[in-house]
Amino acid sequence: MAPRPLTSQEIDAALAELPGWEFEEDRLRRTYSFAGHFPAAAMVLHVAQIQEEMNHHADLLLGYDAVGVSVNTHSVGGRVTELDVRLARRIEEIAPSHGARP
Ligand SMILES: C[C@H](O)[C@H](O)[C@H]1CNC2=NC(N)=NC(=O)C2=N1
Repeated sequence: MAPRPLTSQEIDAALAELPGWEFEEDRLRRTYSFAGHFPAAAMVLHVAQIQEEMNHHADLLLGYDAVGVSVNTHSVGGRVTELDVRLARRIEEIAPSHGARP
């Protein structure tokens, strides 16, 4: 079934369970900080693996010791859908294994 854009109430409810994530410019966003570059790069690769599995892809920005994640759903014209929330939850699950700072 095609995803539909979430209402602002649905986005608020999802964000309440996603600490550190915010809704900005029709996207879900979070920046993760790491102990250095390799753990940040490993996080990017792990997220890429999840994204391929889900066939849903965020924009990832790799810095020296940080990874920025920004996602919405292109197929509904760049709005936030349940697919974005599911991807954010999957990323949250793996972040601690890379030593992401809370
Ligand atoms: C053809 C393929 O299913 C689409 O291009 C997928 C791939 N990844 C995607 N990622 C995101 N963020 N939004 C999409 O609509 C999307 N669509």
